[in-house]
Amino acid sequence: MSNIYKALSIAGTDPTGGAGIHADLKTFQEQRVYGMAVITSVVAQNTLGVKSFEEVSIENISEQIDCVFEGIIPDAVKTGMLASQSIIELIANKLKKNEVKLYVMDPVMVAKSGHHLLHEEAISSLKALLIPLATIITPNIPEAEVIIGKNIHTINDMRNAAKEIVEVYGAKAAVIKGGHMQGEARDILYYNGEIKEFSSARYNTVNTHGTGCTFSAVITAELAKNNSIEDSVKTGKEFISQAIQKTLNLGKGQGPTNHFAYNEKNKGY
Ligand SMILES: Nc1ncnc2c1ncn2[C@@H]1O[C@H](COP(=O)(O)OP(=O)(O)OP(=O)(O)O)[C@@H](O)[C@H]1O
Ligand SMILES: Cc1ncc(CO)c(N)n1
Repeated sequence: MSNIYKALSIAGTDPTGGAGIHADLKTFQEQRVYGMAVITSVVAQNTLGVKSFEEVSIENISEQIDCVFEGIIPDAVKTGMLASQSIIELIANKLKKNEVKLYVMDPVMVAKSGHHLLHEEAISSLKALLIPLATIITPNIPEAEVIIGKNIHTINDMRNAAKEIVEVYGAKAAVIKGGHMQGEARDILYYNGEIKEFSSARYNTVNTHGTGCTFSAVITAELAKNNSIEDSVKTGKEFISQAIQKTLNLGKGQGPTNHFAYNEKNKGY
């Protein structure tokens, strides 16, 4: 048996399996990484939208994290939906205390259906406490706009935003996802003083629920396996493009992506 690499996702749930923790665990498994999960918030949602959510208590989240680090040390950690300022403060402390070296931050703020998954007053702690710890942050365009406090209209705006999030806010790398733009789906990575672009065709589908969760979970799995930041983003982009293109057509609204597609194409199963 080859080496076992381990990844931890700290995020909210999606009972229909398209986003959040559920999408992350499926993605880790597809990328042959042992998946672990700490739940911050239990969300009632499906392809039609978010109905409600309940935050898990700080004490319980704290113990969940301690249980993971007491037993099985993850090679990489990602965070998704964190819901509140006190959860963010807790996670920042735990990442530091456990000396997490590879941390992927998906700054989840609003679901595609428009429901807020992060309280407004938590944004300043997300910026001050978590971004400086991130190996890579993966905002979509609205999230990047909130972080830098400026509108993003063009590819050049995306490049400047990625650079600013690294140079001013302190992430090691930033990839701004172009899912919310028109035309080609272009993602912009800024790392080590350089801009790199990752593009695919834009697929005409409503089934894009959880694209951001899945993309950042691939990056986490690839980093856990000791791949470079650039190679991890490249694999993330290939995985998510296949997952969107080969749609499963599930649900009555914005359906989930196809987590099988990347391996079906590349490994024939
Ligand atoms: N219609 C599409 N066709 C091709 N690629 C897409 C499409 N929509 C999104 N992508 C790609 O999917 C990835 C996720 O981007 P997106 O901006 O949709 O994330 P997100 O808004 O955080 O997703 P979510 O909030 O649903 O998890 C990016 O690589 C983006 O370029
Ligand atoms: C739990 C969760 N995290 C993230 C998203 C963003 O798509 C979502 N819909 N649900």
